[in-house]
Amino acid sequence: MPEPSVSGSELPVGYRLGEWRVTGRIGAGSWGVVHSAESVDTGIQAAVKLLPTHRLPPGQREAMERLVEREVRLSLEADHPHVVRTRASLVIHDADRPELEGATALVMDRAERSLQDVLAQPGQGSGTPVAGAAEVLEGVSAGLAHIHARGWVHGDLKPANVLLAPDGGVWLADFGLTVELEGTHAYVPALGSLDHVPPEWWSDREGGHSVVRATADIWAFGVLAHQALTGGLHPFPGGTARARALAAQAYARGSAGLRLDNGVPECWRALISDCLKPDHASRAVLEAGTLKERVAAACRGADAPAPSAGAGTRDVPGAGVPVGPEPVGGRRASRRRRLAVLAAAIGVPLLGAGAATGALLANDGSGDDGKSPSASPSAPPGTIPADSDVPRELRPVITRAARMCADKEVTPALLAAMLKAESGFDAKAARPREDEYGIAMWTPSVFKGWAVDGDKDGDKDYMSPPDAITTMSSYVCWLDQEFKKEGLRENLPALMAAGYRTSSRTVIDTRGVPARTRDHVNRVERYLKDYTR
Ligand SMILES: Nc1ncnc2c1ncn2[C@@H]1O[C@H](COP(=O)(O)OP(=O)(O)OP(=O)(O)O)[C@@H](O)[C@H]1O
Repeated sequence: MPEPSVSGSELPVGYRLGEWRVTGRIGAGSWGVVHSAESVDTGIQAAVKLLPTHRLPPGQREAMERLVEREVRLSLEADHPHVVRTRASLVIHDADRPELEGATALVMDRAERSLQDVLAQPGQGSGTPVAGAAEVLEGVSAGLAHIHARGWVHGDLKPANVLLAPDGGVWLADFGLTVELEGTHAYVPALGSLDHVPPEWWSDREGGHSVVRATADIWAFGVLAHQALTGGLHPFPGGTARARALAAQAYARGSAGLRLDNGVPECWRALISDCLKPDHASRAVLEAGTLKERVAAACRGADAPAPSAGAGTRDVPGAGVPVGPEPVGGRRASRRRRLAVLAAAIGVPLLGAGAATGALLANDGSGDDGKSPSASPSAPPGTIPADSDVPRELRPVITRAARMCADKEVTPALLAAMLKAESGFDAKAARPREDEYGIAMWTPSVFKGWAVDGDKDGDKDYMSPPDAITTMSSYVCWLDQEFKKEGLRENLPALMAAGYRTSSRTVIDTRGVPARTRDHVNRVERYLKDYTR
C-alpha cells in the first residue's frame, strides 16, 4: 500500500527556509511530511517537519492551529539531551509558492533512524533484544522524566517516536499529542497508537476526547521496553492492534494474566511489570523520575538475551490466566490509524483506504450523534440502520459500547438486537422473580462483577441505560473471546445471546445454544437480521 500522499505539504529539494536547504524527503506522519535539510552556513544536518495548517478550511484550521502551536511551543521548550532538539520554527510566506503560504516548518536535529525502523529490520521479533536496547531505554526514560517533571505527558510514546542519532543519541520525538496536565490529567482529542494506550483509555474516553494521565506514558514505556528487549514482541497476544488492545483490557479486568516473553532479561522483568500494572492507580506509584533511576541502576548493559530466552512466555506472579506476547504488525498500519485519529479529531478529510476503520476507533466509532441516521452503503458492518426501531437516543450509547469491544462479532446491531429481546428497550423493565432489571436485564449481583460506568457519573447503576449497555458490551465481548478460545466459532452472535441468558460455561458445555434459551436466541437472531438488512 503506498504511503499516503499529503499534497501541498511537500517541499522540493533545494527549497530554502532561511539558512536551511531541503535535501530530500524522510517520511510522512499524521501532520505532514518530514524532510531532510542542511544549513547552508554550517552544514549542520536537520530534519524539517512541515505542519500544514494552511491547507485546511477555516472551520478546521483553528483546531489544527492550536495543536500545531502546542507542538511548536513544547518542542522549543523541551530542552534536554534525550528530547529531540528543535532549532527553529518558521512560518512560510512565499509569493512564488502560494500553496505553502502560512505553513509552519519545524527545524529539528536529524536522527539516523527511529527505534521502529530498527524493529522493522529483517530478523527482528525473535525474542532477542535490539542492539543497545538498555541504552535506548535509559535515554527514553530520561526524556520521559524530563517532560513529566515539566508537567507534560507525551501521549504518543512508541518506537516510531524514539529517534536514534548517528552518534548514539536517543531522542524522544513527536510532540503532536503532548499535553500539559491540569491537575492530574488532561483531555486531548485522541491518544496515540492503539498498541501503546493503557487499558483504562478505553473506558476513560468522553465525547470523543481522551483522558490522559502521566501513567499512560508509563504504560507505553512498559510496552516499548518489552518490544525493544525482544526485537519487537508486544507483551499482549493478538495478530492485530485491536486484538492486543483487547487482551490488555482482559488483563486489566483480571481475566487474564501478564506473561512477559522469556527473552526479556531478568533485571527488566519486575520493572516492566510495574509499568504494566493494570490500572492507573497502581501504576501511579511509579513516577517517571523513579523509572529513570531504576532503568539506569538495574539494567545498564543488560540487553543480552536472558538465560532462558527462546520461544515462549513466563507468568508474572499474581497474574491470572496467562496471555503471551505477539509480534507487532507493520508500522504502516499504526501510522494509518494515527492519521485517522487526528483527522477524525479535528475533522480533516482522510486519504486512502483503511482510514474509515481508524476513524471508527478514534471517535468511539459511534458515527451517530443520535440525530443523523446511521446506516449507509459505506457504514461499517453492524451499524444500526437509520429506519430501525432502535430508539434514537440509545443509538450513540449502543454504538459506543459495541465499539469498545475490539472483536468484530460485537456490533451495535447485535447489542441492539439483544436489548430488544431482553427488555424491548424499556429502561424500567423488571422481572423481580428472576431478579432481572433494567434495559439490559441485569441481575444486580452479576452486574456488580462487570459494572462499567458508561455515563461517567461516578456511579455504576444497572438501571442506567448507558451503564447497563456498556456493561453488557463488556460482558458479551468477554463471552465472545471465551467461546473462541474453546474453539466455538460458528454463529457467535447466537452463542453470545445464549451466554448472556445463561453463562459462558453452560454454552461451552453444550457446545452450542442450550435448549432452554432457544426461543430467546431465535428472537435475537430475528432482530439481528432486521438490523443487518
Ligand atoms: N528529527 C528527525 N530526524 C530524522 N527523522 C525524523 C525526525 N523526525 C521524524 N522523523 C521521521 O520522519 C517520519 C515522519 O515522522 P512523524 O513524526 O511526522 O510521523 P510518525 O511518528 O512516523 O507517524 P505519526 O505522526 O503518524 O505517529 C518518520 O519516519 C520519522 O522517523
